[in-house]
Amino acid sequence: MSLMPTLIELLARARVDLRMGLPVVLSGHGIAALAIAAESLTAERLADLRAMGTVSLALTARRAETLKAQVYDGDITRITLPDSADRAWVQALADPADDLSTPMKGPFNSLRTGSAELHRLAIALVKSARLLPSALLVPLENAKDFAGQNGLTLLSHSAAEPLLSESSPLHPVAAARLPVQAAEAGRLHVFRPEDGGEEHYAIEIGRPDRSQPVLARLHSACFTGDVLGSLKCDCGPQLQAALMQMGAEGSGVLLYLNQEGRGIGLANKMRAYSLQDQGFDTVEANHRLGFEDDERDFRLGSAILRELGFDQVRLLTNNPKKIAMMEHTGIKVTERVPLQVGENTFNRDYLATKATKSGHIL
Ligand SMILES: Nc1nc2c(ncn2[C@@H]2O[C@H](COP(=O)(O)OP(=O)(O)OP(=O)(O)O)[C@@H](O)[C@H]2O)c(=O)[nH]1
Ligand SMILES: [Zn+2]
Repeated sequence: MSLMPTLIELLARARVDLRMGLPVVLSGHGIAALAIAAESLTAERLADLRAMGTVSLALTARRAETLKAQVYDGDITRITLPDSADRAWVQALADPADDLSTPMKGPFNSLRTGSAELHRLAIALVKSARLLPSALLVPLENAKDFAGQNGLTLLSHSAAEPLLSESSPLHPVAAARLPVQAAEAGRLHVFRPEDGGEEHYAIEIGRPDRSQPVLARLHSACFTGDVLGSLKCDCGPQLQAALMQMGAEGSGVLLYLNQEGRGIGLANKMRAYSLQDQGFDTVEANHRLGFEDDERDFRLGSAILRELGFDQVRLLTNNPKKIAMMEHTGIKVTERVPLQVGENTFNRDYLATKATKSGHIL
């Protein structure tokens, strides 16, 4: 018998550690490092890292572009921390909030020798913890001993890296009848991923025939639009219109995927909104934060549909990438059903940007 945590359990623990400002130990490619999220860094922890060796900051190439820092590692860059750099310096590199009002801190010393793999893993980890995509690393001699002595989570690159790019299996947890305004015959299903991540939901309207294409909607969580009635996007009206159409047709399935802010989380989405108030559009704001414009994983939508017994859909969407992803993951899209509702003066530019930059069909 072994009560040792599995790799998936260690990854879930690492996410919480990073959010709490605790370092994690990474090893692989013959090297090891202590990694900590820039967002949750304290002055004390920075001093501890400095005492251990040369500290470097991992940033995405997207963020480096805004900072005008050299990128030698493809999708990421590694910047040596100058002696004078304090916590505020690290925050200013990780968070673009004050980019316009405070001059840039460069020039930066981007590393071009040595392996970038642990830095890349650290970025993937902090992204999956829904933090700003930036981490500090300091080399370690003996990863296993150091982690053991300090009670820190130890992750090996070869084991953790593939898991971070996979979609975690999901399992149904509970389901119950849920009459809603759009249809009295509603049934809500809750799905839980094995990796300790967000739960996702499906509301089934009526009793859809599994042998026929079902009217389906993959809705990504939008607290501001769905709950508060935000006028900055079209999410709230889309959610209601999709349910109403399913109610009117007598059957359908709506997946409510907890991928707030196109997968960057609500805190980062509010950072993006702040940048939008400074004049950047929705895509530019994501990039300045260091994210891709869309960080969602639509594979889990297919997994939930399959779990519910559906393999063909009439998909309510204006986003061709959703259709491509469904088809790619084995769900046949027999028809795209447009869902154009909720345009107003506040979201007109946002909707136009989605059409010109993200390929949405107007
Ligand atoms: N990062 C970010 N996310 C946003 C912004 N506005 C809305 N969102 C999120 O975007 C998601 C909705 O995605 P959309 O791009 O509106 O639409 P879609 O799901 O790709 O496509 P449709 O199926 O046509 O609706 C939700 O998770 C929202 O929280 C924004 O300005 N920035
Ligand atoms: Zn929204």
